[in-house]
Amino acid sequence: MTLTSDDLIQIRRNFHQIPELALHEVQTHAYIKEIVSSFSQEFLELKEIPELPTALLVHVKGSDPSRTIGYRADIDALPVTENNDLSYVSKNSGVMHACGHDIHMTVALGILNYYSIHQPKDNLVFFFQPAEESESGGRKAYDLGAFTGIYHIDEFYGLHDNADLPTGVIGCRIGTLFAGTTEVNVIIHGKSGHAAYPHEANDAIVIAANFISQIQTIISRNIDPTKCGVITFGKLEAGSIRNVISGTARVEGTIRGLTQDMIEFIRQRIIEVTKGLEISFNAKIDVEYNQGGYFPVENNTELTTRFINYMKKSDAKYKDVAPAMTGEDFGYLLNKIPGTMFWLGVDSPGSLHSSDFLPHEKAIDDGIKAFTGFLNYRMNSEEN
Ligand SMILES: CC(=O)N[C@@H](CCC[C@H](N)C(=O)O)C(=O)O
Repeated sequence: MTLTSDDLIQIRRNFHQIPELALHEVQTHAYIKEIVSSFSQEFLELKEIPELPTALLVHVKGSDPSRTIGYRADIDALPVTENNDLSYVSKNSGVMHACGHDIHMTVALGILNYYSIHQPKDNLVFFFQPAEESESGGRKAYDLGAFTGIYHIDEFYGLHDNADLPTGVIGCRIGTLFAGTTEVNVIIHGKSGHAAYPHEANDAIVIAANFISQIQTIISRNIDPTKCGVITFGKLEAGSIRNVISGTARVEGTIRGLTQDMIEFIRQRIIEVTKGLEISFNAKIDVEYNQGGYFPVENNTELTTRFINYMKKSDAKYKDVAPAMTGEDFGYLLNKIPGTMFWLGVDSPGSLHSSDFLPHEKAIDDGIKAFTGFLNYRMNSEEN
């Protein structure tokens, strides 16, 4: 059966209603399987990864393969409360597809649907990946041998939707597309006490406030302004009531750089600034880092040149873009397997990760058309 544009929009809306957090994508995984199972199975083979139970691999057998081409779509959502007035608003309270992974899955299913009917020349592997926002689902799958065993992937592709690009525009660049990231958790140990006797306590909230503002000087004063670095603390937890001085505070954030060296430099400076704060506030501050698989997303020169040249001469709408400070654990996969990541414009009024992120659904058809066009060219052109 061929999925129509209306079918695809309905599928995307169904995904949108059942967003699930990293490694808990149980309903989403079941729905992907249900849809794939409704396709002609002649060329398809489904494979689960028992240690990563919400992942799904779908192999499409090529007619005369000279390579295996991977395509990855991430499937997890974010702990964001949706603020859109939609008939298909998220049904899972406090969880939302605020990064557009519902679009990513639908585009992947559209491409897969096409190749379930039109047998590709090369083998294709579709990877429906859990845990992109955290928990490194891509790295987990790679480390479990998902792409180096029976489905040995030679080149890997994936897209991310882009709120700022016009609907359907493909954006790409050779080299670094996205930053590398490191999650940072900071635990501040002060001393609790009565609000009236600050001199007898050690206020962890005051220390946290100083920590946050001093750490930001790493970006403004320590790094070359022509290079890129970001530190964002998106979560701060401390205190229980207005008249008790909090003895502890916890701050969670993310460090970003376009090179691994920049990330290492920021990590080191955070440790140094923290040591100074420990002395000046007479407090203990623990700093924990977790990079997971969120390496800078490096697009392979040869494959990406071919991808961009195709997009420029096809009837796709194409734009060269600057690197972005978003992160992606596709960076881990591209560190192991050559490939290309690209943007798909969805022209949303709200930014990625916001409660009013609202992609234009027309981008689904545009993304499917652009990428199947590229794959047909990649597999069948004499030039390749
Ligand atoms: C495209 C996108 O928004 N990706 C996420 C990746 C998260 C990386 C990691 N959990 C971190 O926060 O450092 C992003 O926030 O850029």
